[in-house]
Amino acid sequence: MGHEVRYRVRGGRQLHGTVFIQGAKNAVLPMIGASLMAAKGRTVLRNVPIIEDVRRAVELARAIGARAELHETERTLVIDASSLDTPVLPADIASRFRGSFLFVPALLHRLGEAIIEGVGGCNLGSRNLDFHYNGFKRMGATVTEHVADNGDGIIHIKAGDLRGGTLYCDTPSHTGTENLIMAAAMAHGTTLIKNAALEPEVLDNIAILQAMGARISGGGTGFITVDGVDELTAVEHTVMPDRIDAGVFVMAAAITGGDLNLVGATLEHLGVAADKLEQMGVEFHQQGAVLQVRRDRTLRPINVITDEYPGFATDLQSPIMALSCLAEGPSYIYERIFDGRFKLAAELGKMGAHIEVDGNRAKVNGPRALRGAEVEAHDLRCGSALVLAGLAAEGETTITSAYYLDRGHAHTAERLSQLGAEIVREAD
Ligand SMILES: CC(=O)N[C@H]1[C@@H](OP(=O)(O)OP(=O)(O)OC[C@H]2O[C@@H](n3ccc(=O)[nH]c3=O)[C@H](O)[C@@H]2O)O[C@H](CO)[C@@H](O)[C@@H]1O
Ligand SMILES: C=C(OP(=O)(O)O)C(=O)O
Repeated sequence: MGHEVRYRVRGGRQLHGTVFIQGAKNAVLPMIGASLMAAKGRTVLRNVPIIEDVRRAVELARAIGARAELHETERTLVIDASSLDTPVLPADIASRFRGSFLFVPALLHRLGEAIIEGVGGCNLGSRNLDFHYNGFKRMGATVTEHVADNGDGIIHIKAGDLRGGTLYCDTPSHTGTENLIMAAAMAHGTTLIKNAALEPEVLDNIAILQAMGARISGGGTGFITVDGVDELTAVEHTVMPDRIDAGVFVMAAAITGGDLNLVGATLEHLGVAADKLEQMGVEFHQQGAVLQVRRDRTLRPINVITDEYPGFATDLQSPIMALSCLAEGPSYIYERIFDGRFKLAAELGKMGAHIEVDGNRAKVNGPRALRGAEVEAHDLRCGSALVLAGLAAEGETTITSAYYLDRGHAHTAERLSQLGAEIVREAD
């Protein structure tokens, strides 16, 4: 990891003001993968979130031979992938973020193979990649695994000549859909992908690929058709706003009883989460590109079932668990996407919450007054949920292992401080 990151939060301040929603982590990562498919020119990505996953993606792009410059102040990433020189995604970088696997289609098209020494991402229980592998195989690739001297598994995918076919996801996998679209974009012939993911980030990735010259139709319907083309060209594209970042700021307003203007947030992108938050007592008002949000009534308890878009996003499940600790009665949460995403419950317990976990179901017994404690961010959204809990707790909360939070949220302490929170980030 390099260094230990901590956040210290002193709770009890209502948040007020205007905050800018960052570009979407889960949109920019596949776009970096897409930009590596262009053999000529420079791709310019704007509204890039300055998060650790993007820094890792830049390192990984450089490790395979691309020239990548991240202009942090301008939130702009420039990628020149004209000379990729190795198909190896090295473990020391690739195993630190999930998005590394989105580099595979470009390596298959450009170098004929991809060697994956590790895939990272939050540890949320089992996170399989079989839909990706099966899709690549149906297109003519071979996938083999061997064990390196140090015991790590290494995946070798050899493309041969990728050709279109009928592919499917057993469940609508987010990165699975993106990888199969990118693999099909420069394959010979036509590909049909059934049970494709509907997430807005998938559609934004289709938009950049179309601008690059890819022939893709059916985005947002569950059935995507791709007619392969010979080459893709570098383009300029602005990354969509991050709906999970927006959801966390909605809940920051809700948990402190404040009111915020979220610049760039779209209510529609919150899907069912918007309805659940309204049921809890949050008020929304969309004014063009600004989403106004406030909560000045008692928080009501809630039932949440996570689901693919437009269902309740699993990445907002941890934040709403923190919020529901303050609700006037028991809330019920059923996590359907990941089988290990409740480590937060024990951390909130250290702050005074009373949460009963049974497999993938949790009962949050509200209302409980939260008090500051030392807690650990076990994954990215666990980290953002603990920040929320800290904002509402009496006294000081210290969040350790907070590199995870920095994986996905940019300038957390600065943005919250501007809204009136007492929060600092420490790294050593
Ligand atoms: C970089 C990125 O975009 N990450 C997001 C993406 O992760 P990611 O794309 O990894 O999530 P998926 O949609 O693929 O996974 C959802 C579920 O499907 C299962 N599965 C997935 C693929 C596969 O080949 N086989 C399989 O069984 C997984 O184990 C998991 O239980 O979507 C998740 C679900 O919305 C989000 O939480 C992550 O923030
Ligand atoms: C699970 C997440 O990300 P990743 O897929 O990148 O690990 C997340 O963003 O909460």
